[in-house]
Amino acid sequence: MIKVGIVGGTGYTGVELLRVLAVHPQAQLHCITSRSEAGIPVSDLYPNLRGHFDLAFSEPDVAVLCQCDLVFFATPHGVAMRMVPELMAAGVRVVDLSADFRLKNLDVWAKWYGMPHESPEWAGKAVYGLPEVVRSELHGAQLVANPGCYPTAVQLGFLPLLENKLVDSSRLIADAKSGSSGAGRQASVGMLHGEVGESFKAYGASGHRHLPEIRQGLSQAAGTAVGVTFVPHLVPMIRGIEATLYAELHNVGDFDRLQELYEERYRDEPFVDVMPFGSHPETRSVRGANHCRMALHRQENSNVVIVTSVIDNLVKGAAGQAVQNMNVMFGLPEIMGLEAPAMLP
Ligand SMILES: NC(=O)C1=CN([C@@H]2O[C@H](COP(=O)(O)OP(=O)(O)OC[C@H]3O[C@@H](n4cnc5c(N)ncnc54)[C@H](OP(=O)(O)O)[C@@H]3O)[C@@H](O)[C@H]2O)C=CC1
Ligand SMILES: CC(=O)N[C@@H](CCC(=O)OP(=O)(O)O)C(=O)O
Repeated sequence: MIKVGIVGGTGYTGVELLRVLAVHPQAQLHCITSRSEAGIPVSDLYPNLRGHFDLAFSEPDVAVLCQCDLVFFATPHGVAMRMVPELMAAGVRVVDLSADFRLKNLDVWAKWYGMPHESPEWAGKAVYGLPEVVRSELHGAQLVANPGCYPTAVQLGFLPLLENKLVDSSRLIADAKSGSSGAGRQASVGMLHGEVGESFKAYGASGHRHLPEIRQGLSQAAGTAVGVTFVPHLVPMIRGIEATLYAELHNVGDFDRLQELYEERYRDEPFVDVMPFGSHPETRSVRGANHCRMALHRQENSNVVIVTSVIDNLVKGAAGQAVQNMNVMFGLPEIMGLEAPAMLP
């Protein structure tokens, strides 16, 4: 059994971790923190978990976390980087759902996150945990940076094109839409139902903090610095991300082999589904599931490949991917606890 701790258990990704871990046969919850709900039983706050956990939330305490085999951080940016060095020294493994360890260039990190990085040594050692790319490095990893939600949908959709150098990597476009749970559970006027419902808008068009993360991952896949335009949008739904991706093929003749290339790239990936050419994957087809579904498209007389990619931001975009990473880190079957299909409707 893996003794698990969760820091930030009352947030949307924290409670999603609990939902996934509730049916995981090899995970045992040792502690779950919340400063605002300390002392409250988990099942009082989240009745969907009644009968699964008999723990109460507690204040974050490094000594207690050091008793765990693995700690998930489901906290805002800037929290994990302050606690990780002590956990690493105690031999505890960590999967951080925040962005603290995602970027390798710490000047870039400081610019986008508005603070200096406080654990540069571990930032250099962390593995960026997109299992479809770095599976072998995850096996022995002590610290894994779980990818962001938009970067997961965008990178998985573009990877086969870039790895095979089929497109102009200086002119990539990612047009992405997210449900409101992507913003977390803390109260804010902009996320009120009255503000989000019956409306649709772009945000962060002149620069979003996921841009450097997307750029870093795609540049690594392409083997050269890519140029990418990324614009996120907020849609009036709770869960889900849809990313519509555009790239210009060097050779239009390559259209004929793209479907096969994508199917081959993801053939052995349990959580990536390449749908038939021309399909339109819907966010509801991955709701509650650890899947990314994608499809390829071509418009008449065009050299532009269109890839549509959907995930559940809280599952493949956060908690599900974190448990997938845990499974690989501990040598467990990668799909353990993650087999549930999406909820429809
Ligand atoms: N929502 C999403 O779709 C995704 C989120 N992420 C990332 O995952 C992380 C968590 O996101 P989300 O669950 O949405 O966030 P929430 O705001 O919903 O929850 C944050 C949690 O962290 C706790 N917390 C806040 N400040 C601190 C602190 N200083 N020390 C310890 N605990 C703290 C809060 O509890 P309390 O204040 O009671 O201690 C709460 O449980 C974020 O970094 C987010 O960017 C990543 C991918 C997708
Ligand atoms: C809709 C919405 O607000 N989405 C969030 C998604 C970011 C997120 O979840 O943060 P990570 O960097 O940890 O992945 C945003 O745009 O800030």
